[in-house]
Amino acid sequence: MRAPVSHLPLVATQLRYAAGGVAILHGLDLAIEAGPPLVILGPNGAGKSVLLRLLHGLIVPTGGNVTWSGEPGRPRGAMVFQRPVMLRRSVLANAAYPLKLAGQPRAARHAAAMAALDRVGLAGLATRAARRLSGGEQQRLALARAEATGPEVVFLDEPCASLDPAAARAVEAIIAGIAGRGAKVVMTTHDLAQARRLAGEIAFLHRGRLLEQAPAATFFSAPSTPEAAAFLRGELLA
Ligand SMILES: Nc1ncnc2c1ncn2[C@@H]1O[C@H](COP(=O)(O)OP(=O)(O)OP(=O)(O)O)[C@@H](O)[C@H]1O
Repeated sequence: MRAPVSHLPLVATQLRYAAGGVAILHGLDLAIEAGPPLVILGPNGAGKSVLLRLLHGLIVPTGGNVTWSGEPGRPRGAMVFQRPVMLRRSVLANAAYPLKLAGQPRAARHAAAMAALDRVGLAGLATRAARRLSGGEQQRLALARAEATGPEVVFLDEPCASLDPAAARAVEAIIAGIAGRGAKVVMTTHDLAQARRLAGEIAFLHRGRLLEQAPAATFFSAPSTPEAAAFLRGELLA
């Protein structure tokens, strides 16, 4: 069997973003390779969500560029937001939606969507209206929907921000499973404990600048900037 074509590395070069006359990212360089999850860490307002959206291609930089495997390109990968947006349809229809957009026949897309629901523990709720699910269930459904097409990169923006600890653990287990199938997870969080549990690599952002990109073990044991050290001590809040 031929290996699937890889679009990694994903490289940001001198990435800038400004909105409403305010500079949010100030010329950021970042390279993302295949491997364990990259967690974009930093205090509130550091620019984590904006960076994630730029990397995915959901928004366009005001300066610099993003390339996939050396090619400037169309948006790639799947994105899961902090508060998932559900179609006013069944759980199954939501999970199958990306496959419908991809033109898969109905029987095949329903089988694939059911398999994706099963992996997140929602197969039993397939006929339920998606908008009636709890917050934790909706986030698991959003992950199943993102996974339905087997994307090479899955972007997650604060995926556990509004969840209780049990729901957050369930979502973390799914994220570990996504990484386990070989997809690249790129996620934002300001939750240090979650970053320790999930990250293979950390990109530390502060006030729109990338201060460190390091293996997680290195970052947590020997941060190389005073800002990261202060953040790890719980002292850097913005
Ligand atoms: N479209 C926009 N217009 C104006 N300002 C914006 C816009 N998008 C983001 N910002 C500002 O840019 C800064 C970075 O926002 P961003 O959401 O990326 O931060 P973050 O690191 O994800 O923070 P948090 O952890 O609080 O979610 C914030 O000060 C935010 O208010």
